[in-house]
Amino acid sequence: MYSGIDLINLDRYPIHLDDPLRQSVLAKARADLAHDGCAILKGFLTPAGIAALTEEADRVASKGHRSFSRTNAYFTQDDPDLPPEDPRRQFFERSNAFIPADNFTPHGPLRTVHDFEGFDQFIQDCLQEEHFHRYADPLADVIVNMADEGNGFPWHFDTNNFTVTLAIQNAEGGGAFEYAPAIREVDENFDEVSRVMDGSSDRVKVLELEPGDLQLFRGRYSLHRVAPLKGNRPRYVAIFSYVDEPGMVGSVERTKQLYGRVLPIHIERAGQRLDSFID
Ligand SMILES: O=C(O)CCC(=O)C(=O)O
Ligand SMILES: [Fe+2]
Repeated sequence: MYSGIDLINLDRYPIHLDDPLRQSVLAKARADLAHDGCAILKGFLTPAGIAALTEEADRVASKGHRSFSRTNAYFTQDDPDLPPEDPRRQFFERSNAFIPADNFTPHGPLRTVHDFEGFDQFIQDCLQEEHFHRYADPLADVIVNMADEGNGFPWHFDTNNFTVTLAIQNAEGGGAFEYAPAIREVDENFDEVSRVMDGSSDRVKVLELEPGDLQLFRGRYSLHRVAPLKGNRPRYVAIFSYVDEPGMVGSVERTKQLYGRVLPIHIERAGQRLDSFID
C-alpha cells in the first residue's frame, strides 16, 4: 500500500496544507510561469517515490503503444508551395510509446501521487486556470511517455495550453529539455524559429530535468523539444492531463492513434461534443 506522504517530498512542497511554505512555492511557480512559461519543482518526489514510480513503469512498459511519425513543429501537412527552408517544411522523425492510463492501478504509486489530496488544486493554483478539470479519459488522464535511444520529441509547439509532466527516469544520455520562450508571441516569427531549428538561435534555454522533478509548461507559444536520447535505458515521463470542461474524453480516432485501442466510453461519447472541431 502506497502513501503520498512517502512518495511526495511534502517537507519541501506541502501542497495539501494551508501553509506559508505552500504560498511561497506557489508564488515562485507563478512568477516562473509568467516569466517564461515554465516552472520546475525540483525534487517533487522523494527518492522512495522515484523508485516506486520507476518500478511501476518498468512493470507495465510492455503495454506501451508505439507510434512513429514524421511531423513538423506545427503538426501540419507539407506545403510544397513554400520555400524548402521554411520552418513549416522541416519534418522530423518522432517515435515514442505511450503507456495508457488504465495500466496504472488505483492504489499504485503513480495514481497515489495523482490522487494525493491537494495535488490537482495545487497545479490549478500554479497555472491560475479558471476552468480546470481532470481529463475524464480512462486511457489518458495520466500516462507514461516512454522513449528509447535516438528518439526524443522533436521541435514543436503544443496544441494544448499547458503540459504537466513528472520526470521518472532519464536515458543514459541526451534528453535535455530545450525551449525558446515566447518565440511566437506576436506573430509566427518564422525566421527565429528557423534559427532555433538550425542551432544558431541564442533564445534557446536548456534544462536538465532529473527524476522526481515536476514541470509545468505553457508550450503553445514556446518552441520546444526533448533532445535525442542515448543509451539503453528508456526515458519515462508521466504526463497529467487537465481540460477546461468536466467529463471530456478523447475522440475515437485520436485515441486509437495514441493508445492503439478505445474503450466503450470513447464510442458512447463520440458525437456528444459541443463543438465540431476535428480534435
Ligand atoms: O516529454 C516531455 O518532457 C515533454 C513532451 C512534450 O513536449 C509534450 O508532451 O508536448
Ligand atoms: Fe510539447
